[in-house]
Amino acid sequence: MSVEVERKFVCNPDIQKKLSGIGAVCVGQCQFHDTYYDSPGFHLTLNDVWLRCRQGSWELKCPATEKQQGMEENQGERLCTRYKEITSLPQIIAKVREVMKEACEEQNRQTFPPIENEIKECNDQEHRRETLVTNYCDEPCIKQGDAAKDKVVGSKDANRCCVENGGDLAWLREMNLAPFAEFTTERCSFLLDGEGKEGGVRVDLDQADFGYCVGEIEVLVSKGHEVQSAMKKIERTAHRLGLSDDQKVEGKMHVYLQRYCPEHYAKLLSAHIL
Ligand SMILES: Cc1ncc(C[n+]2csc(CCOP(=O)(O)OP(=O)(O)OP(=O)(O)O)c2C)c(N)n1
Repeated sequence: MSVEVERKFVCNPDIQKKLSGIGAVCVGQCQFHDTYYDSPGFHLTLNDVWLRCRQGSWELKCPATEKQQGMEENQGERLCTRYKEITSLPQIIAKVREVMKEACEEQNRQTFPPIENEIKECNDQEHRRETLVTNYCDEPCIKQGDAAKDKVVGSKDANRCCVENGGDLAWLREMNLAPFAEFTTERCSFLLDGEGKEGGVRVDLDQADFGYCVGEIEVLVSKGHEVQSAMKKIERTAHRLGLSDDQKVEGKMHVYLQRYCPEHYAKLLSAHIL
């Protein structure tokens, strides 16, 4: 499992010239389609966990361990995000199951009184039965509004990537996971500081099909203690590229949700996920 340390930046028109000026090598262009999944109650994304299918392969991003106590971050470090990337399907399913279970248990604690009281107070037999047996509680415990259904985009394509992959969709159904966002990205990638995948600085220039462009400086590391040096490399690269902006730059998902899924977006904003 690797940790992706990343800083996003606004792509200005002369960024390609600047990249070649600092010796970055273009290593190719590609196009990929991402479909992101969540439950109708947004249990994954409200925990900052991002499940996607990219070109038929499952990927999960979840926050890397938080910064150590007493370690103050400088401005450059605050602009970097750190996410663990999981690409093994059994590990993805295990992690998603864990997050969903915890989130649903928490939600049930908040929505319902303790079970003993519930049994005494609730006269609705069906509701009581469902409350007691439910693990992944979106459907029985929370009434779904039509808005949630509207957000399940591209239902015709809902499980396309899994089908293409010859995969078993039972785990998605079991946890009531469905697509909430999908878009295609054209990506132009550059490498700095060596050819190796790990530890080297990579710059991606992304253009999403809904009309948003963003750049990313990223370093992949395999161990927690390498995160600090990855952030330093990113800061140095940003400086060499003349990126003076000290504001966090919005990613593709941020802009997508803001435009197309305002209810989901508002929930993530108020939970300080975006
Ligand atoms: C600046 C910032 N970025 C991402 C997040 C959280 N988040 C939202 S969507 C999301 C998943 C998409 O991550 P991102 O790196 O933005 O997408 P992409 O560049 O296509 O993936 P890559 O090819 O690099 O693996 C995350 C982690 C955040 N809170 N703030």
